[in-house]
Amino acid sequence: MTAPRTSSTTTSAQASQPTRDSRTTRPPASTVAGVEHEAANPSVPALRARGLTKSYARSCTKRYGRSRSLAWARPRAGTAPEDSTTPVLDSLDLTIERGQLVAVMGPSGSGKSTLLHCLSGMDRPTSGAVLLEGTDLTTLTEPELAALRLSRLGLVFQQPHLLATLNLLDNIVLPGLMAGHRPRREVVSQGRELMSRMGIAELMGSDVTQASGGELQRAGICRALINDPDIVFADEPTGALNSATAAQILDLLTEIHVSGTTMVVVTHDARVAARADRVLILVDGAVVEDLSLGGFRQDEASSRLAIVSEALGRHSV
Ligand SMILES: Nc1ncnc2c1ncn2[C@@H]1O[C@H](COP(=O)(O)OP(=O)(O)OP(=O)(O)O)[C@@H](O)[C@H]1O
Repeated sequence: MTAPRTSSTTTSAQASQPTRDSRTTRPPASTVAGVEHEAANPSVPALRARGLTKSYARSCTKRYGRSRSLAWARPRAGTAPEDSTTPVLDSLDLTIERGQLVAVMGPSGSGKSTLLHCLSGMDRPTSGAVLLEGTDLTTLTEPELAALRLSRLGLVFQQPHLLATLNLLDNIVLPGLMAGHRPRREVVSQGRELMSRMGIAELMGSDVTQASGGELQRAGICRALINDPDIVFADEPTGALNSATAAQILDLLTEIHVSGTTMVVVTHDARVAARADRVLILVDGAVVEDLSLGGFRQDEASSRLAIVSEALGRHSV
């Protein structure tokens, strides 16, 4: 058994990965979303966070309630609450290499989703920089950020939130059509192909209401992949599924990663994290463990799980 390392390195799995399917024709990466970036330079990491800080304003309403009976608990006139803003992430530095599968774990409230939202441009950090293949997301306007998220990022959530007015295939192809750089027939053909790959080909014309939780999550993953994203972010992708279905979804996510896609997955499930190349454990918004599982093969599941469980135990997670 190889001892865990505390820095990220290229794994044997990555070294043998085929190149990501690049059938998708889209504008040259340097001009996607009208934003210049260094995607063509392979030495630029997939993602970097520098001094990433996120604070949420904590309103007196939320903290002290509206009830007059709580008036005694409000700050005295003229004094601000001592923590009017609460740093959830504090000057976090992080580099994620291309092709890595990174799992983020930690106790509830430790800032995992906040980190994912800031890294994926769904939320803006209070300060610091987030560089997606060299492009600082914090410098982009909202329309630029929206276009970049659409074209270059795939997002998978605990609940896929598909549109009930569209069938599954139409839900999947929608972001591909919105991106607007490929003909409809090409996007639809890719949507069909993704559905076959995810094992839901027979549901192409089905309504959202006709699909099970696992099938909906598979459709959500297809939707996330329709624009051939550079990075897939997943927040508790198996959290709402029974263990058998969760295992199937996990296999699919691992397969996507092995085909070369960089992935960042927030999870409470050590079995999910054990599939990763690297596991970050977040406590109070700081990375307290940065484990590399790159020395293990995927079929060394129990060794991987033992390393993750041991690290979680060190921090009482
Ligand atoms: N929009 C918001 N406004 C105010 N506080 C927020 C907001 N979003 C998150 N928080 C707070 O930030 C902290 C971190 O939340 P976050 O959701 O990132 O944690 P988490 O580790 O993902 O938790 P969980 O595992 O329970 O999903 C929590 O204290 C939460 O209450």
